[in-house]
Amino acid sequence: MNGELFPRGSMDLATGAVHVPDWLDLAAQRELVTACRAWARPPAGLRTVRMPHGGEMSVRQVCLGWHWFPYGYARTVADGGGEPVKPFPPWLGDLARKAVAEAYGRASTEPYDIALVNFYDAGASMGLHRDSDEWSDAPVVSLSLGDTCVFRFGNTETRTRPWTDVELRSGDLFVFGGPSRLAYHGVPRTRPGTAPPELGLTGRLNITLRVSGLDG
Ligand SMILES: O=C(O)CCC(=O)C(=O)O
Ligand SMILES: [Fe+2]
Repeated sequence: MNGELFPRGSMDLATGAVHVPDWLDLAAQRELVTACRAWARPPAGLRTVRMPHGGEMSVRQVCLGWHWFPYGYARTVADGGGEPVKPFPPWLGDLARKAVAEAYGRASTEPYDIALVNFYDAGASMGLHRDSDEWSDAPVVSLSLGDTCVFRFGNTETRTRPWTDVELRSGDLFVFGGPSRLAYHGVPRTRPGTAPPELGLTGRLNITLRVSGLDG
């Protein structure tokens, strides 16, 4: 229990929004970090996302399966060098279905085909947004590695309160689907230096697994 005053149990933040602390053990976290390092390499590797009205996201990103850019998906790095996006490995789909099954207590057969890997250095954050570029209402599966962050989970109507802030730590799972699928959410800050030392990661990685609802 890591000397916690209050144990971190699985918790529903809203209908369909479930936080499962410590879902990945250290070995699984290490495997994912190793995979992320390989995915981050060019071609179609880690990049800075430029927003349509100028400005850049502070989080750097690499995509698997489908390339996300503001605001849509393509099979190539359409807003960059045009290289083909890296493939989405089938084992990540299995991991996503296992996550949904455990978070919701039901079987999952959803065809996961997108991974967005976000890298947060010490100063990085992500503003409140909705994951609304997919054509499927399958739940989004989010895995956290490295530094702890403050994850803000809001409502489906507005970018403003009510919201709930929750700490996502290395190994935590967060799933949002059903009535929460289009809720606003973001990462106001990370807590630099809180990553488990055994992971060998400086900063925070977040992997979101999604179903595109797009053909082939
Ligand atoms: O880093 C996180 O925990 C959230 C990432 C996110 O919301 C996204 O990639 O759309
Ligand atoms: Fe998101």
